[in-house]
Amino acid sequence: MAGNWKMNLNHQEAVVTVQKLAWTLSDKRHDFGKVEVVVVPPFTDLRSVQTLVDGDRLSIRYGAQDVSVHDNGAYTGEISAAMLSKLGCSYVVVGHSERRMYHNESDELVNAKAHKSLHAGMTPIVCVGEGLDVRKAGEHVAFTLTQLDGSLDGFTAEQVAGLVVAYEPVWAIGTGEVATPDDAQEVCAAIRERVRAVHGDGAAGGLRILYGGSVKAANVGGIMEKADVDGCLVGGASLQVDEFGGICRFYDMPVL
Ligand SMILES: O=C(CO)COP(=O)(O)O
Repeated sequence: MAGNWKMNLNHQEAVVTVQKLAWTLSDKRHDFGKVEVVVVPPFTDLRSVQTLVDGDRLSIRYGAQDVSVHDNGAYTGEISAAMLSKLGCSYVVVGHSERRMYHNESDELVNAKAHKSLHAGMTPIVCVGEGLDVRKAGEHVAFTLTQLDGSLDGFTAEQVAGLVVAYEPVWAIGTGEVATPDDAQEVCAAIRERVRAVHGDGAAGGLRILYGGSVKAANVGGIMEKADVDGCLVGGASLQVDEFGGICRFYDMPVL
């Protein structure tokens, strides 16, 4: 379960939020061995989160929201994979729809970022998903698989087995409009089948597929019931510790 904070919470708020989250998940009922909990704060929070997680030995992992395709040099404003890995990041979100939309990120660029992340020892969370027009035209599976193919280009089967793909239909992000569990399953299953066709059973079985888009504690139970949904990438609800704590305990939530 990964919480993408987007451009919210400064480093002081980050520390309070992660402390509260750790406390919320600290009772015996929660098994970090079964549910991996990840926060994805803004870059400016990462050092503080690292210090807290290391100092208190929290079982919470963290990642970054983006990474540069360049290793170093005259790229003002960019952050390299090596810098993120030095900060203890386990994950890097690449190709989020907000970056594809507002920064014109192509599958080729997303693919390069995914390779940089993996090369630096972090797991990319590769985001794919269609907009409303594509969904209305019934092209959502084909569209998403094209993004997937481009974004995963050049990875070996062994590498793909260790990756995370997040299916986030753009029309369901921040809108309160949740894809139904069946909508999520349809595309997540198609993603796994495409990986199986290209890389075989090992890669398809190892790949973790997240659903993202207006996930809340109240609807997570039904989404997580689906065979090809392994977890969620949560935006707005991850800023509220009670909500995100509930999402991380999806096994206790009603299946709607
Ligand atoms: O974009 C998302 C996570 O990356 C989803 O955002 P919301 O959960 O706010 O819809």
